[in-house]
Amino acid sequence: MVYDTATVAKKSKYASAQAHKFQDINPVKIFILSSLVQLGAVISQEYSLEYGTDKIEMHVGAVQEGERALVIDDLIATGGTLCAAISLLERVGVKVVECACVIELPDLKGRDRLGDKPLFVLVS
Ligand SMILES: O=P(O)(O)OC[C@H]1O[C@H](OP(=O)(O)OP(=O)(O)O)[C@H](O)[C@@H]1O
Ligand SMILES: Nc1ncnc2[nH]cnc12
Repeated sequence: MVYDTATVAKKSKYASAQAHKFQDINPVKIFILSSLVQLGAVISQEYSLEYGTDKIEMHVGAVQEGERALVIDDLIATGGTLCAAISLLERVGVKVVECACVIELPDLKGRDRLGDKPLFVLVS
């Protein structure tokens, strides 16, 4: 599969001028969850972690209603982060077609919180 790529930012450790956009060649956008804060107009989604709360942000205009997205993160534990990313995208009318993580911690049952949303993992 080939994707058009952008970045959803998570947390406030660093600043970035804009979402990374790598390719523009097809119908699915990739949102990579990363520890960046977006500059400019954003929409946010707060969520619960195992300890405390956090939020993810996305540029207004990073996606258009009706687009399709793949959300990628390094790890799924409780699933809160991926659920927040899905909510953020769905709030602006984007269809999240799949999530993908490098590592899954199955004991924390994050997969269950995704409902019927497909989740691809490399290591579980
Ligand atoms: O499924 P969840 O319970 O939401 O956990 C998964 C999240 O936990 C880690 O981030 P963390 O908040 O530890 O910070 P990091 O991004 O700095 O690694 C990881 O990068 C995921 O984003
Ligand atoms: N249980 C966990 N182990 C390692 N990294 C994590 N990030 C969020 N939850 C985690």
